Amino acid sequence: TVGVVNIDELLLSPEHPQFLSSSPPPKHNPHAPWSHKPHCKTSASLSSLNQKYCAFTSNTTGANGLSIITTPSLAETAAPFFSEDPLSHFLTQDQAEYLYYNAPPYEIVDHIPGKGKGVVATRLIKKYETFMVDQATVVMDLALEKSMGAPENLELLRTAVQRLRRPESVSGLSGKHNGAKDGEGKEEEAEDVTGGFEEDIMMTNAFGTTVAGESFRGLFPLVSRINHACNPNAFVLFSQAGISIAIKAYRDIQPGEEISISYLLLGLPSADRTEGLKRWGFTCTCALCTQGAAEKAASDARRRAIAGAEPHIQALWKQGKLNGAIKLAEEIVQHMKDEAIMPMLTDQYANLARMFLLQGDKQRADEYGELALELLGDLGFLGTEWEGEWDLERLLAVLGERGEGGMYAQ
Ligand SMILES: C[S@@+](CC[C@H](N)C(=O)[O-])C[C@H]1O[C@@H](n2cnc3c(N)ncnc32)[C@H](O)[C@@H]1O
Repeated sequence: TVGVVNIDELLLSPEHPQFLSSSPPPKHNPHAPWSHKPHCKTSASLSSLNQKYCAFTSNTTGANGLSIITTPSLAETAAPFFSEDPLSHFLTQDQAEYLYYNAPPYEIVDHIPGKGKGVVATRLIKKYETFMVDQATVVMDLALEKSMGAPENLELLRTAVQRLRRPESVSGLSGKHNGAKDGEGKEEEAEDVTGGFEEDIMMTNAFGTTVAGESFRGLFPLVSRINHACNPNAFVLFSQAGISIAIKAYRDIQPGEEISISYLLLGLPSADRTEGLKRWGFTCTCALCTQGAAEKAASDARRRAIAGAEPHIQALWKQGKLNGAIKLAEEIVQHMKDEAIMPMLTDQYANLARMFLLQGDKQRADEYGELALELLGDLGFLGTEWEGEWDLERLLAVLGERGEGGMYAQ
């Protein structure tokens, strides 16, 4: 039976090895909170002359250890996040117990035709369920790339990987992006660290994320096995707590169905998606990309209308033509629903709530305000505990704080 447990105990659940934690850090460690002496390089670039960047590793974070490559001051700011518990950030106690007392609702499969490894559901995953939580192994400051030469970058990245408790959690990942030195079979050569394979792994798998207010690339070993679809059935949420990612379902996912996320911004027309995916060097075969020419043209037209609508709505609004602005916003809502791009709806619902408030139509404003907050809650942007009536300030604050989930670092 499932009793009440401390969420920390769930982190030790043998069913979920990604959270198998964690020997206590050795006492009297002169490098605390890091497990190794930071490995540093100094920038010779004019814009950041003499700035030090180091690989800082905490071997006791998560199942694999976690390295951050950044400046000493940013590492100090980020260090407290390493020991925060990611599960309680994404899940209520009940949800965490449900997920972690049962086998994971997915498995990693070795051969998905044309895609390499992938992740497949092993039971029904319900719409908006948070079904996977993963912690970063390596996060790299984006400023580093501009400040350091390629050899220094690679040296820091390599040290960050080698010092992990489980370096194989990174070296076993796919390095198969467009332009990788040798796509196929590179995984088997991971022991040979002379060819910049870690960089290929970063290019193939890293997510753009924010740590202590700055932009980073992060590697998340479990999430890295999820393949792309332009109409994905799941999406990504980030948290600084434990530098972690949660995967949530956009819709019900059936047992046996492959789990997918979008590597690109949602809502792009097909030509832009093809362009964006060149980075990985595969052709997308998802239902959206393989539909007939007429459906594809209609979908692209809706997506272009969505992408271009905001300035028109704002212009009508500013000219006091609220009826016209509302009509256009409601058309766009319908296009977003037809294209199943749910996260974009939150902004449009908020727009409509504000415009109806301005018009003095409190009832319609309430309808849209509630829709916006309900969807933000379902998508995981309100945390696990938020309840209450909608109000405009709160809604706008949440929209402002919300990060850009689901995108890989460009
Ligand atoms: C983040 S990894 C995903 C997991 C990867 N399949 C593996 O074997 O570890 C990204 C790589 O997976 C492959 N991939 C992802 N989505 C794909 C898709 N829809 N079709 C074909 N290949 C895909 C590409 O090689 C891409 O560079």
